[in-house]
Amino acid sequence: MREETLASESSAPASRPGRCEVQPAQAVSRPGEVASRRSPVVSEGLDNLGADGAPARLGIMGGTFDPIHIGHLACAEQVREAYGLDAVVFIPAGSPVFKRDRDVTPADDRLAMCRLATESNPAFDVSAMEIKRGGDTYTVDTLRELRAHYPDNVELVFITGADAVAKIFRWHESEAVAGLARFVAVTRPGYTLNDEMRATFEKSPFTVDFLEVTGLSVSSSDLRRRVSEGKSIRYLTMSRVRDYVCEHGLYRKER
Ligand SMILES: Nc1ncnc2c1ncn2[C@@H]1O[C@H](COP(=O)(O)OP(=O)(O)OP(=O)(O)O)[C@@H](O)[C@H]1O
Ligand SMILES: O=C(O)c1ccc[n+]([C@@H]2O[C@H](COP(=O)([O-])O)[C@@H](O)[C@H]2O)c1
Repeated sequence: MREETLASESSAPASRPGRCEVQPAQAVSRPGEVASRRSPVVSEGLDNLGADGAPARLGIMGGTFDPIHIGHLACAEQVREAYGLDAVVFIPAGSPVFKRDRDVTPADDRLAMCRLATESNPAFDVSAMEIKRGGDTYTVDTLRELRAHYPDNVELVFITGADAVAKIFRWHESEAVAGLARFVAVTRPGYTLNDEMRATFEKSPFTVDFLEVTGLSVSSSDLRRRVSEGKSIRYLTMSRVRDYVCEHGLYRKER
């Protein structure tokens, strides 16, 4: 289910000797293969979803993933289970529009960490489509691309946390977004999903279900802060992501 490696990944920082064990992004293609192979739209593993005409459900986990952590992974898995999703695709935003007020780690690193974090789950995959598109990342463009690619028997289910869903009316072309997917908003410690919000969504063009998931009070900001303070992030993300952060010297300075 792995996608081809972005050309720019080859410029990722070289591994350094030391106590970190490097887990580089995997290069799937061999020299000469790339030119003859069509670039996937979503990912190699998921491009043919629904091609047999059978109903299928694709979960879409969008995020900045700077870095990906257990909160993202557990909520994607619990939505997959609750909604009988055939797969969940993690789509790291190339240039997240609501995070313009801070430096975001290069997309290739965030993509590589998503791949490392998801590789042990056969129902999880990662797409570089938002990174490849370039420019500001808008979900409306991603959902239009997905809708144009997949046949009608593939249902799109966009997964958001309680914090992200609260801002959905401010998303670019939000009315169009509403018509392109069903949304599942998951609970997140410190954020509210209540009846008032439910009523607001019911009066809107959005279809939003609420799902209670295991409360994990973990955030990418907290992981970044912990690394910058020299503290451990063990168990807050997959060990291969922790190794990548260490080996590539990410988050050492607080931003
Ligand atoms: N602990 C969590 N529980 C449930 N949902 C989460 C959790 N962490 C993130 N999410 C959801 O995952 C999606 C992507 O989140 P994002 O990559 O911005 O992570 P973050 O931890 O919120 O990052 P940051 O702390 O940098 O703002 C969003 O929809 C967000 O609401
Ligand atoms: O399309 C938009 O205008 C838009 C604005 C803010 C966030 N989003 C999407 O919402 C998802 C969660 O975003 P974030 O900033 O919490 O990582 C991610 O897929 C973003 O691309 C989308």
